[in-house]
Amino acid sequence: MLKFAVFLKPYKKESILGPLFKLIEAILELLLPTMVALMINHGVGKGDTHYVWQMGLLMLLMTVLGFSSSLVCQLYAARASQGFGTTLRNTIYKHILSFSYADLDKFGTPSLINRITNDVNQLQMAVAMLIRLVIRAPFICIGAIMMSMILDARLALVLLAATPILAVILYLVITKASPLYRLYQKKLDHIALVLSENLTGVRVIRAFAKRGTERVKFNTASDDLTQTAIRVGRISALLSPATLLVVNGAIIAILWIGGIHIQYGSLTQGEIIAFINYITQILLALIVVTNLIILFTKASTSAARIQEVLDTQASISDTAASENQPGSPPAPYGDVVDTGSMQPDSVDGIQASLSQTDRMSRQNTVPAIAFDHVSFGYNTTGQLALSDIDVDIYPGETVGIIGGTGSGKSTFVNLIPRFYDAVKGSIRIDGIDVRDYNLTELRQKIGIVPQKALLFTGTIADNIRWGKKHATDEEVARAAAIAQAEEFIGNLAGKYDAPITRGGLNLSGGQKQRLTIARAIVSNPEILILDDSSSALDFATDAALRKSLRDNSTHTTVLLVSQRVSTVQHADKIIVFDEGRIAGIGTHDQLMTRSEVYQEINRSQISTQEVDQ
Ligand SMILES: Nc1ncnc2c1ncn2[C@@H]1O[C@H](COP(=O)(O)OP(=O)(O)OP(=O)(O)O)[C@@H](O)[C@H]1O
Repeated sequence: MLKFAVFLKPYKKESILGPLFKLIEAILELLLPTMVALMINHGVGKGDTHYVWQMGLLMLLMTVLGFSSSLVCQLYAARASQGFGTTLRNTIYKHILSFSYADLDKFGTPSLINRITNDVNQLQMAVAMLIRLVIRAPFICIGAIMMSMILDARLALVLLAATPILAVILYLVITKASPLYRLYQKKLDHIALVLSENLTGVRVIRAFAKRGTERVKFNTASDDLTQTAIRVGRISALLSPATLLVVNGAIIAILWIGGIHIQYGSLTQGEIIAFINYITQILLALIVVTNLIILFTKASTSAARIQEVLDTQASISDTAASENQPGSPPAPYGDVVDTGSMQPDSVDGIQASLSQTDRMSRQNTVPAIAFDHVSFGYNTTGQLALSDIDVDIYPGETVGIIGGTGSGKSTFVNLIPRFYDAVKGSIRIDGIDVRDYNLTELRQKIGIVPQKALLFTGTIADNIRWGKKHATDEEVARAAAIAQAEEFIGNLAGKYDAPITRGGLNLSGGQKQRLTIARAIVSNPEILILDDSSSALDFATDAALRKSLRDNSTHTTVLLVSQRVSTVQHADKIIVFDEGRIAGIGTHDQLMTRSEVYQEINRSQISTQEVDQ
């Protein structure tokens, strides 16, 4: 947990002054019982009203001063803990943005959300408590013991005897509760996963009448979490009563021994009242300390979970500063960064060392994309999703990628912008290994339209400009026209300024797909990848889209991933995938004569169409 102290650095003043103000309050609080004893012994006992008034006023003044100090401390604690939480959250978020798809897969989105919210909150609370109570509570404990020792050392021995008993109780509770807290956080992750699946898939759940099943699933996860919470609660709940029992036992012993002392005249009534006051202070401080220990046990579990995220080095990264500059998160999936203002030669990497002539001549001879005996597997499964892929795609070619579900088409295209890295072989863009590119430069070359159309809150134009920040209105309109989105945008109230709400909830599937295509093509990328992104379009719109892409992007290398033969049949070249391997490469006519897998796909689609008719 100490590692996180660095996030408190900007709040040094608050972190030092806060506890100091609390200390002033604690000192004043510690003096009060002795003053009560003095008031009883010298004022009440001797009938000196003036002394009682004097002491009373002084005590009032001390209380006001203590209260003001406490308020200042609260203010500092709130400032420091909120600032700490914000900086930590921002740091984790920035770090997560650098993760590759494989890193994201490792944690899972719900767990990452929990870590950045719940776990950070837990630490934030610990920081606030640390400033407010961590010095005060032990100080009161130790101070009260010392003050009571000054009053009567023999009676104070009773208190000291109770200390090891309390220490054993604390140790037992912490060792039992810590693993349960970890389990609790894991179950919280699970419930977040179930919840996010249910909420995002609410339409599907209703369509398939699965409300009952999903309710049971959620209730089971929720009950499981409750059971763990109850187990943790039971153990933690033991702590306060056990502390009370030990301290109350000590009070009884002190009253008994104190009574005997009073009888013999070696202790005054004022002193015994002060003694009881000190024990009550110790008791309250101990309850605070036990609660602090529970809070810190939880916080240390959260700290470990956050540290795990921060310790994960992005498995795909480059050394260039441009990728990691604050405020410039890496281009998200489906996004192309503005290339308008960038000179290709001005960026880092091997390509910067190539002359313009070199590049031109390379473009003519070197494949735009080359897969050189590439194999790839997702970490989680251990199986290969792609095996020995060896293919060249030339500049300006339109390449169809077809295959059954799960045959590896999306995996193939995801390797090109380095969303994942190949485990064997290499992928080259314009003759250069993708691993030798600066990531930003690499992704600027590629416009990718993901399978799942995802838009962002803003206007239609804002969403298209995700592809090129400073695109002119004409460029936005041209991209929309190529993507066959012009007509439906024209029918919207507000046209290009029409709002898009929560990921495109107010648009149809086909409309969303066309906007994601416009977003990818607005920057005129060298390589355009459409990953089954016209699946929601009708045949006529799909055909019109392909024609306009062909007419408007003659220099762009286009990869069309689809399960429909009709989408890819006019491509210059079609790559057929089957169970992670290439089962055939060629034109439609060539494959119809020599690829069994392609023939089978074609046959199944013709028969489906016949059935449909
Ligand atoms: N993130 C992932 N983690 C683990 N396995 C994955 C992941 N994504 C895909 N796979 C697996 O890799 C294989 C290839 O999947 P891929 O998505 O590339 O297929 P596809 O041909 O694009 O399928 P579809 O046409 O249905 O989209 C499948 O067996 C799939 O289960």
